[in-house]
Amino acid sequence: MRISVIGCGYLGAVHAASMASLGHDVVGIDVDAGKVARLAASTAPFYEPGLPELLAEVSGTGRLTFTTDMAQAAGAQVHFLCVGTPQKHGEFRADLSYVESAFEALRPHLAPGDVVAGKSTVPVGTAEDLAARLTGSGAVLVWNPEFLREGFAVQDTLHPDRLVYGLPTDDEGVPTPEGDAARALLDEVYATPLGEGTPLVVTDYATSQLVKVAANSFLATKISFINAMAELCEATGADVTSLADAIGYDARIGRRFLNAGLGFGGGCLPKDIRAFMARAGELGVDQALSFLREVDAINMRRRVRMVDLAREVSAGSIVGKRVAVLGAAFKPNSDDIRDSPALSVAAQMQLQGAHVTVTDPQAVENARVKWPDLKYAASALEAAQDADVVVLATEWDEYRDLVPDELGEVVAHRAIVDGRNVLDPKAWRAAGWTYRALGRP
Ligand SMILES: NC(=O)C1=CN([C@@H]2O[C@H](COP(=O)(O)OP(=O)(O)OC[C@H]3O[C@@H](n4cnc5c(N)ncnc54)[C@H](O)[C@@H]3O)[C@@H](O)[C@H]2O)C=CC1
Ligand SMILES: O=C(O)[C@H]1O[C@H](OP(=O)(O)OP(=O)(O)OC[C@H]2O[C@@H](n3ccc(=O)[nH]c3=O)[C@H](O)[C@@H]2O)[C@H](O)[C@@H](O)[C@@H]1O
Repeated sequence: MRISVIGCGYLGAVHAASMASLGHDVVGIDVDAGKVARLAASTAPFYEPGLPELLAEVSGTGRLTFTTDMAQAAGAQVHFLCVGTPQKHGEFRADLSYVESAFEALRPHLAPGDVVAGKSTVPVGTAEDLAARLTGSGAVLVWNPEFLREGFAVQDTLHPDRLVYGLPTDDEGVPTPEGDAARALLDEVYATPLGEGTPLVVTDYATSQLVKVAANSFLATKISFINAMAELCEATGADVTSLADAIGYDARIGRRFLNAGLGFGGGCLPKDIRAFMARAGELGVDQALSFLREVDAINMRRRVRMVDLAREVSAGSIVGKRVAVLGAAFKPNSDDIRDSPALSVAAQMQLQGAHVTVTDPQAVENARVKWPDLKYAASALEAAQDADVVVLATEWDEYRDLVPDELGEVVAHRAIVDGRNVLDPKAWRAAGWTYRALGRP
C-alpha cells in the first residue's frame, strides 16, 4: 500500500522505515530539509539502535523516499501524522501548532477514501476537531496512538504490544461505514503484526486519545511511586532496590518500571502528564488528575536530591569542585536530551559553582547545542580526570561496567553518586570509594 508519514522525527522516521520494511510503498515528509536529506541518503538523523540497519535494508528497494514537498503525499491511501506535540512554552498545555500546520498542509492533497491516521500524542478532543475539518472531503480521520520506546523503537514498531484504532462512531459508539472502511485499510497496513497475533483494540476517538496519555501517566506514576519509596528508604536506611525486587515479584505489581533513581525525563512522559492535567482542567475534571501533580513533584525532587548528595560527598560544598557527570541522554540507548534529568542535574551543579564535565556515548553533540556552557568529554575516564565527585546520571552499559580501581586512578577523590542504582555499593566501597545512591544506604 502507498503510505505517507508526515513528521520524520524519533517516531516518524522509524515508522516510515518500518512500514517500508513490511512491504509498503512509503513517502516520509518533513519540513526539516537537513533531516530529509540524511534520511534520503539512508542515514539515521538520530541514534536509534536498529534504524541504520532498517534504512539499509529498504534502500535500493525504491519503497522508501523522503521529501519536504507535501504534494508528494497525494496518491497515498493512509497518511500518518507524526509531528511533535511539545509542552507549550511557559504552560502545561501541549503545543498543537505542528499538528495544525501539518494537517492544513496535507488537506489539499487528500482524495476521497484516504485515511489520515493521527499518531502524535494529543489532548483528547483533537481528533474530533481534525475530523470535523475533513467533512465533505471523503477522507476519514482515525486515531492510531503510538507506544514505542526510544532505544527499542524498531522492535516496538514491528512487534507492538498492542494496536489501537480510534474510529469515527455513531451516537451508540458503533463505527460508521467510513470508520469500517478506514479500519480495513489500517488492517492492511498492519497485516504483519496483526498476523503475528498483536492484540487490537478498536474504539472511538476519545478513548483512543485517552489510552495514550493514560498509559504514559501510569508509567510515570509507577516510577514516581518507587521514587517516593526511595525517599522513605533514605529516611530509614532501607534499600529501595530490594524493596522493588520484593514488591515486583507480585505479578499484580510487576518489577518493570520500578527502577528508582533520578526519575523520568524525555520528550514524552513529563510533557504528556502535564498536558493531560491541563486538558483535565479544561474539561472541568482537574481533580481526577491531581495526583499527577505529585507524580511530577516527586520526579523533580529527585533531581534536587541528586545535587544534594553530590554536595554531601564533596565535604558539604560543590563550589569550585570538579564534577564528572556520566550521561547526558534522558535514558540509555538514545541520543535524545529532551528534558534529560542528567543534564538538568549537570546544569544545576554548574549554576551552583561546580566545574562540570559531562560525557555520554551518543548524546554529547545534542547536549553541546542545548547546553554550550557545560564542558564535555569523550569518555568516562576523560570526564573523571581530577574529579572531586563522579555522578552517574544515565545508566549506559559502559557506566554500569566501570571498574572502581580504574576510575579511581584518574579522579582526585574517590566519591561517586549513583543516580540510577546500578553499581555494586560493596565493590565500590571496597575500592575505597565514598558511594552514595538515591534510595539505598
Ligand atoms: N519519541 C517517542 O518515543 C514517541 C513519540 N510519540 C509522540 O509522537 C510525536 C512526535 O514525537 P517525536 O518523533 O519524538 O518528535 P520529533 O520532534 O523528534 O519529530 C517531529 C518531526 O516533525 C517535523 N515537523 C514539524 N512540523 C511539521 C510539518 N508541518 N510537516 C512535516 N513535518 C513537520 C519536525 O521537523 C520533526 O522532524 C509527539 O506527539 C510524541 O509525543 C509517541 C510515541 C513515542
Ligand atoms: O509516548 C512516548 O513517547 C513514549 O514514552 C515512553 O518511552 P520513552 O520516553 O522512550 O522512555 P521510557 O523507557 O519510558 O523511559 C522514560 C524515562 O523514565 C525513566 N525510567 C524508566 C523506568 C524506570 O523504572 N525508572 C525510570 O526512571 C527513564 O530513565 C527515562 O528517563 C513510554 O515508555 C513509551 O511507551 C511511549 O510510547
